[in-house]
Amino acid sequence: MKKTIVVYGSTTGTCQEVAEQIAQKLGVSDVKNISDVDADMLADYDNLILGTSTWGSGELQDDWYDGVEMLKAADLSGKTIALFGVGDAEGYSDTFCGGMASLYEAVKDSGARLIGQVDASTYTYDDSESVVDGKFVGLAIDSSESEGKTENRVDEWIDGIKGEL
Ligand SMILES: Cc1cc2nc3c(=O)[nH]c(=O)nc-3n(C[C@H](O)[C@H](O)[C@H](O)COP(=O)(O)O)c2cc1C
Repeated sequence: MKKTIVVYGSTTGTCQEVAEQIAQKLGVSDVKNISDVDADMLADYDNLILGTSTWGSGELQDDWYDGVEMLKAADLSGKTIALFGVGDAEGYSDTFCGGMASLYEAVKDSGARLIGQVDASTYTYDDSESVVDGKFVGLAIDSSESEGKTENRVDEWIDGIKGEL
């Protein structure tokens, strides 16, 4: 596997836990809060695994606002990017995991290769900006589901992307 970093934004720790789970399962030791990341740091990595929880009404986690501007200005061409998002499909069914859509918008025309889209039909929710052509733009984690379901979703997602990293 090429050089990989997992970057997250998390207010109460859920997205951080998912980030750490992903990193541990991939055997990646570089896991950073977006507040501690700058463009020079990202330039050192071939693979970026970027995750946010969702706040407000389908919006990014707070620490990501500056991070998204940094991503837009960075040279990401040639990199491989996988996204993940955390939300609550029961409590916020109309804007489920919407924060991940803002990450997607920031990187989709960057020249990076985007991997790790997930079939949206396996989730129960009403609407999400993070779905494009029937697929979540990355791994969507529903914090209203049981821990076991989350772990299975993470495992399946990792099985799908690890050969690409
Ligand atoms: C005020 C508030 C607004 C939220 N808005 C959304 C939302 O629009 N969509 C969604 O999927 N989840 C929403 N959530 C759920 C959070 O994304 C969820 O609790 C998540 O686990 C928080 O992760 P974090 O602790 O890593 O920040 C909201 C939660 C709160 C408290």
